[in-house]
Amino acid sequence: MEQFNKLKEHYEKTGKNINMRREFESGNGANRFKEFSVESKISDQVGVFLLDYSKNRINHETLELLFELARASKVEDMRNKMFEGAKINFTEDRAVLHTALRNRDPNAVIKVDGENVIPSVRAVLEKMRSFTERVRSGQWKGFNGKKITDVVNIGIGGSDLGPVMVTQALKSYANDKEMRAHFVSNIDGTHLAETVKCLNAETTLFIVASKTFTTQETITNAQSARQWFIDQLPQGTDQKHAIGQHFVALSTNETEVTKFGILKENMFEFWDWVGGRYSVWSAIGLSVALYIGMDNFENLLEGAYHMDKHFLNTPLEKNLPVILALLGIWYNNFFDCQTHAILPYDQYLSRFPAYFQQGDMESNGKSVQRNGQRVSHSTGPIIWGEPGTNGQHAFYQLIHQGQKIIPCDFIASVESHNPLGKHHQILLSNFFAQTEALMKGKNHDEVAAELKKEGLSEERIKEILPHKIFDGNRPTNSIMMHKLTPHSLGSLIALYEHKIFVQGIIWNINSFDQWGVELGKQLAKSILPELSNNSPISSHDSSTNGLINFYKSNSKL
Ligand SMILES: O=P(O)(O)OC[C@H]1O[C@@H](O)[C@H](O)[C@@H](O)[C@@H]1O
Repeated sequence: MEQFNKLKEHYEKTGKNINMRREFESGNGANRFKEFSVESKISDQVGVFLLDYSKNRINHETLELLFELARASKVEDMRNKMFEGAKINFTEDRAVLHTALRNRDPNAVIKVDGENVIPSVRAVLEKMRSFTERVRSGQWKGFNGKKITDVVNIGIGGSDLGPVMVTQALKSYANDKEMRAHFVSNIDGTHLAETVKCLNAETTLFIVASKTFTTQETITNAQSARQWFIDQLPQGTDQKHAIGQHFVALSTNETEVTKFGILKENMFEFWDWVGGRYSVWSAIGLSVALYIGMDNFENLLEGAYHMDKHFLNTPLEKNLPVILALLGIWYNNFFDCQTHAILPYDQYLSRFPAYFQQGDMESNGKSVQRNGQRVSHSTGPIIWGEPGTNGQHAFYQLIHQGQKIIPCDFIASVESHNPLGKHHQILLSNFFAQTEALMKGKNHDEVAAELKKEGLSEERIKEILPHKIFDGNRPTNSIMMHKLTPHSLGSLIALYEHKIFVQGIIWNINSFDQWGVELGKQLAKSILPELSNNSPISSHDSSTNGLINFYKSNSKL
């Protein structure tokens, strides 16, 4: 594409030589923050989001070319198509409508195959509300009349990561003395065994969360949970009735749900146009609603809705997801950066990077263009991260002085739910200091002056000086919001979802399928029966045979 070539030329001529520190110290440096940041009021409830992207290796020309690229890639057109319900996930012949799940417009009409999906969306939300209120108030009772105090969500991938991340992020809106949320995802029996260890079957509700209701891990975990539950029942208990009170399902597959033994009325429905990694807004959010209450869950939806409106209605130049996406492309496709770190300075957001590992890598980890041809450019980055300040004491060394450029997003709130004396100011001082340090670095003369001041000998200075130099010029975005609330979290999640969308459009890939997870599943299915006895096998390559045969000869099969 012509715009890619223009950017390449700009990169070679100017871009790769941009030095941020020089830019900040130049005549126009004082304006740099103003010119390269957006302060956007998302809504009254969400408040303002500040995106400071001035600490990037960009100038005005870079941005102009990047916005040109977005326009030429028809980002706006594709965005509108997604919101309208067009089947943009063409490999699965599906619409992509997680935005319909959180649409709060009372008059909204969004059609899939000629049918307005909004009434069904709202009916499920109503059902979730009524169920949540009954469970939380104690009106819904366990098999022997006790109130539910623990919910266990059994799911994996998109049916797990969203609820895990959001319940963690909004913990301050929950009351753990009344209701606790647990999550079982791994097929490793340890996950279930360790979770149920301290649970009481009388007061535990299991939520089996699976879009397809055929996922091996989830169904196996759910069957074992049911067995554990049955084993706890006092003799003579009506099992069917007890299971009805303690097992509900979140799924698109009614046939499989009822086959499992969960009553139809205890199934919360969603639809094939909700991608797994975008499903926290659907019935998949039931564990969240049970934990923090339906009002808070709906506030989360509302926050996302306001970010949707921002994405839809804001010119590209001020559009937060678009800016984040374009900066990502700048590093991914021109600086050849392989990874992108998400670094929330907020303990509540500790699972946010893991959540967007699936969100981003399952969406944009693709090698084929929409037209079926192989892509010739790099696509989705490797996403990783941990909350600050923990990361600082672990892997920031490499970000500061390693040989790789790692673009980072720093995320923080002005106000903390737990200010505890000076904790929040210390946290924020680190948040501010890190992006400054990464941008500025510390040059030879600065290090030399420091060491001299410490009174070190010339010889010692010469020896250690090179190790203490920081090149700087390491790119970061800083995202600040007022406080982490259901509203602002909803907006923050939607911000990243739309960033991923924009990048996928520019890379011309389908961000909404996930065929890449299938091959391993297929092979595991064919290997499983081979593990049932200890006779050696030779049906695979020599490495796989060797591994399987090692297991067989050493296990008690
Ligand atoms: O909700 P389900 O159908 O059990 O699927 C769980 C996960 O299964 C994985 O195989 C998919 O890659 C994910 O996208 C999905 O979220």
